[in-house]
Amino acid sequence: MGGVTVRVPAKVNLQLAVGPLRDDGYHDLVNVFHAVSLFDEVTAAEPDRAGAADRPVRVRVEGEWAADVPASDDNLAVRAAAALAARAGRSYRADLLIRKTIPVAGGMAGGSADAAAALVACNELWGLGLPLPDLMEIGADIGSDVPFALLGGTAVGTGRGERLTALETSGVFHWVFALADGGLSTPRVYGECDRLRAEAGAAVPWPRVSEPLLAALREGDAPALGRTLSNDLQPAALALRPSLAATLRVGRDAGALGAIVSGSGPTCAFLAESAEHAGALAAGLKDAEGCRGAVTAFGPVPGAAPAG
Ligand SMILES: C[C@@](CO)(OP(=O)(O)O)[C@H](O)COP(=O)(O)OP(=O)(O)OC[C@H]1O[C@@H](n2ccc(N)nc2=O)[C@H](O)[C@@H]1O
Ligand SMILES: Nc1ncnc2c1ncn2[C@@H]1O[C@H](COP(=O)(O)OP(=O)(O)O)[C@@H](O)[C@H]1O
Repeated sequence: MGGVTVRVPAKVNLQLAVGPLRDDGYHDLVNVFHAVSLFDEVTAAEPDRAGAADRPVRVRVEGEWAADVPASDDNLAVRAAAALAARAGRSYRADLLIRKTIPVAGGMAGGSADAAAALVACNELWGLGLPLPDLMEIGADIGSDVPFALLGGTAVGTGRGERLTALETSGVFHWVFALADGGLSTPRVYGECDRLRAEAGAAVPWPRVSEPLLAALREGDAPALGRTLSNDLQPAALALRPSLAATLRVGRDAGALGAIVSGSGPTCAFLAESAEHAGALAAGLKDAEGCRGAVTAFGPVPGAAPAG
């Protein structure tokens, strides 16, 4: 398949502070995203088929997670390509091939990543030349995490998470991701967070970025970063998937600098001291209960960009 191939990273949330439920059904967040070296690839090519006026954008999905991903107009990459064509105001066609490595419904924004990659690939394929801010604006309507998948690096998102400010970081951080069997529905985890908070009767604080986290990032201080990781959705993810508590404990006991559920989960993220330490942690986590496997990665890495 010729065409344009774009590589796009997964993300882990270093801080996910969830504010009150808004009238539009979203929550105001302080969401510190960190792009890591776990990538999907999306290739956009001119269709080699006649007709197809009814299906201007078609998608094929490959990889171990393919069975859990819609190969229809519901696919976030297809929705992104269609939104870009609408913005360009011309009819366009494309065949998309998605090669997935990012766990599906894993709390690593794999769907959002593919949407971001489809925007970059089709922008190139169709010769539209839209600048990144325009793609980020279109992406924000596809999903709250799509703008970050375009931007990459480390950034704090406010609003739904779509309003991004890049953060100064130094050095490289080494991670292990423990992959769980099956995914967790993001809206269901947010709903469980609201239910637990209502049950506790606790006031919902307005989300504020963690200053110690910003300092750890600026200084490239991994032990400090490990101590400042936080995720307001973690209690909800643990309530919906109790086995994650054991996974977090195994990683902590094995010496991880930090252990947290990534976003809405169920992937668990562990911060390591080095690439070697990450390899040792992954070996220990592979056999943890409910763990489908463990992969190592590092960050920050750039956002969606042409591969090769
Ligand atoms: C939780 C996070 C953390 O980065 O991602 P994942 O861990 O799922 O990857 C994000 O907030 C998910 O972003 P994304 O998956 O793009 O969510 P969207 O498609 O915009 O919204 C899906 C649903 O999640 C809930 N949602 C999402 C964002 C937000 N600020 N408040 C919400 O309540 C809403 O129920 C919404 O209908
Ligand atoms: N290209 C895609 N890749 C992954 N999931 C997709 C894609 N398109 C649509 N989806 C749907 O989005 C949901 C998972 O989104 P994803 O971003 O992988 O999860 P999370 O937000 O937890 O990281 C699933 O219901 C999946 O069927």
